[in-house]
Formats: sequence, C-alpha cells, structure tokens
Amino acid sequence: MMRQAGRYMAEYQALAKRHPSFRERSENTDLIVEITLQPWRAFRPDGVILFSDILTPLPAIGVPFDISDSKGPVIQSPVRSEDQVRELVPIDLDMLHFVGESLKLLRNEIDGKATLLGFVGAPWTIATYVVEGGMTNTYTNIKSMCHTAPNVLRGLLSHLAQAISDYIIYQVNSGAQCIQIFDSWGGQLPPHVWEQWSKPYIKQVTVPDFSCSHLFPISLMAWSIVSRIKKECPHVPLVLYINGNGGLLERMKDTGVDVIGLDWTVDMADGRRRLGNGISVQGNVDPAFLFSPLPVLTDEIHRVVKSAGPKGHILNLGHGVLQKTPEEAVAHFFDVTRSLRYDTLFQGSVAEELQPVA
Ligand SMILES: Cc1c2[nH]c(c1CCC(=O)O)Cc1[nH]c(c(CCC(=O)O)c1C)Cc1[nH]c(c(CCC(=O)O)c1C)Cc1[nH]c(c(C)c1CCC(=O)O)C2
Repeated sequence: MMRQAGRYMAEYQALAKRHPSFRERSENTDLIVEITLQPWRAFRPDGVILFSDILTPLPAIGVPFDISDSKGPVIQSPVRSEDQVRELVPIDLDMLHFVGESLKLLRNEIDGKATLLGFVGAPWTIATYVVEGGMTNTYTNIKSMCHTAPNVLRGLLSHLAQAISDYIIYQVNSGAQCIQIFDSWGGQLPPHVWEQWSKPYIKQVTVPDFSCSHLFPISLMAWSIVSRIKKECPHVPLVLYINGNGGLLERMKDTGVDVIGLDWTVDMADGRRRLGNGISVQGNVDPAFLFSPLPVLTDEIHRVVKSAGPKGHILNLGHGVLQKTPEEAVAHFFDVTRSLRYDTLFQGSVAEELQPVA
C-alpha cells in the first residue's frame, strides 16, 4: 500500500515537520529507513515499499528537481530541446548511494518477514515531469513534442529507459526483491499513442529506431526495460501500474511484466477476463473506501478478492492511500486481509493450486 499522495501517518507528518525538505527525507539513509519502517511497524504488511520517489534518480542523470508542498514536483529547467537531451548524463549510481544503503539495511531489518519492494517511474511518466517541469492536467508540451520534435522526445525516452534499467538493477543488487514500474500518466495517452510512446520503452523487445540516428547515435534502440531486467535479474517479479489503465489492459499484456496493477475504475472480474490466466493482477480497492464505515470496507475487500479469484492476485488499493485517510481504516484493511480464508472464499478451490507471484 503506498502513501505517496496520502502522507496519512501522523508519525510521518511529525517527522516531516522536523525535516521539512522532501529531498532530505528521501535522500538521507537514516530517514529513508525510518520512514519506510513506519507502516511496517504499524501494520505488518506482506510488502515493504522503499520510501523514495520516481523522480529521485533525476539529479543522477543531470536533471535537478524539488518537491514543494504547494506545487508538488518542480523541475527548474524543463528539457525540451535537442541540446538539453544531449546534456543528460548516464546515471551516476554513486549519487544514489542512499538508495542502495537503505535497501541493504531494510533487508536486514525485515529479516525475511515481508518482501522488500523497490520501484521506478516508466520513461513516459518520468518524461512528463522532465518536459512539463512539474505536474500538469493537460500534458500539452510533451504530447505536442510527439509531433513537433519526435526525435528529441525519442532521445529523451531512450536515455531515461537506459538509466531506469541501470537503476532497477542497482536496486535489485542492493536488496529489492520485487520492482514496481509506475507508468502513472501512461493512461493520459490515447491507447495507440501509448503503444508508440510509452510501451516500447517498457516492453520485452528492443525496437530499432534508426530514423534519429544522425541526431542520437547512442540511442539507436528504444531501450526496453523489461527485456534487460528479465535477462539480468530473471527471478525478480515486475509489476506495471498505469493510472486509468482501463483502455490499455490488452495492450499491457505483452509487455513481459509479471503483474499488472489495476486501478479501481476497472472491475476486477472484467480485468481478469480481459487479461487472461497468464498474468497476475494487483489491486484494486478504491482508496476512498478507507473513508467509509469499516463494515463497508470489509465487504469491498471481500468483493475484490472474490472477483479476482483464487490465483495470482496481490490485494492492494487501486492507487496510493489518500491524504487524511484514517489510520484505523488502514489497520482494518490489513486485519481483514489477514483474516481471509481461501476455503471459505473460494469453495472448491484448494490452497495447493495457489501460486504466489513473489
Ligand atoms: C507519479 C508519482 C510520483 N511519485 C510516485 C509516483 C507514482 C505513483 C503514483 O501513480 O502516484 C511514487 C512514490 N512517491 C513516494 C512513494 C513512497 C511510497 C511509500 O512510502 O509508501 C512512491 C511509491 C513518496 C512521496 N512522493 C511525494 C510525497 C508527498 C510529499 C511529502 O510527503 O512531502 C511522498 C510521500 C511527492 C510526489 N511525487 C510525485 C507526486 C505526484 C507527488 C505528490 C505531490 C503532492 O501531492 O503534493 C511523483
């Protein structure tokens, strides 16, 4: 369960008051470990997600950023020209030492009692921040770049895909046992545009793109994350999450990832039907149910688990925990989940049939 947009824990808010800079909170090993462990200590989930941000690796490729309380992520110099793309550097993992150190410490601390998750942003989603300079409702700068400066955008996405692949491998070598790829804003694209501008950089095949070779000799290939990770760390499950992915499910199937995150606008049973048996799913309780009376939340968890069926489902919210969510509702979510029993939920299905994905 993620708390990115939520910051719902009083303990986190108190720590954030003492350390008001997001960059400090997410780049100081002691703070990262402490914040990561807050929900683990409080709720004992099966998965512990590193406290970080999808934008954290940006300074290590030459793009400084900040996260302001009022505006969210801010990139001081948005990247929109060929020259700016050329100035990007290969990812300097030494600059991200705090991520590696934290993952190592967390693996020790968790001691096999939960799975430690790392995460990255997909190239398209990271590029929305790098090009727009921050959050946007319209994505007009980056969307128009697909037509006005396609080679510049391809160069940027290829650079990001390569950097993100290196960063995933670094997280895995440091102790991450599962990686979630957030293409949070992939759902802002018409599906055929997502196929062209996001999927190739995630997918399990390399897509030669020679049209820009005179501009970006190093990025002849659309760098694909999944193909590289599946080759170098075949044992690490990959989860792909796209916010608003109802229009994309069939198109996400052949990316090569192991699990597809569903947001709550997709009916779980429909989602499973559309995706077929070959792929696992994660989700998809509407985070707003955590504001409802607890028995309503209980029923909704049961409904989602039943609709997902007995195999290959990671129960989760359909997105992060919302701001101001009552902590007792989060505790209730985990209590209910722990009390679920396969034999009563899925009569006729035997527990041996279950194949955990992580
Ligand atoms: C798109 C995206 C971002 N960051 C992330 C995504 C993908 C997930 C999604 O689809 O929402 C991922 C993220 N960001 C953060 C986490 C940590 C997960 C956890 O602790 O459980 C994760 C998984 C910390 C954070 N990242 C951020 C916060 C809030 C700032 C703070 O606590 O000071 C946290 C805890 C800031 C951030 N960073 C980003 C946004 C949109 C914001 C929120 C801005 C706002 O609401 O003001 C970019």
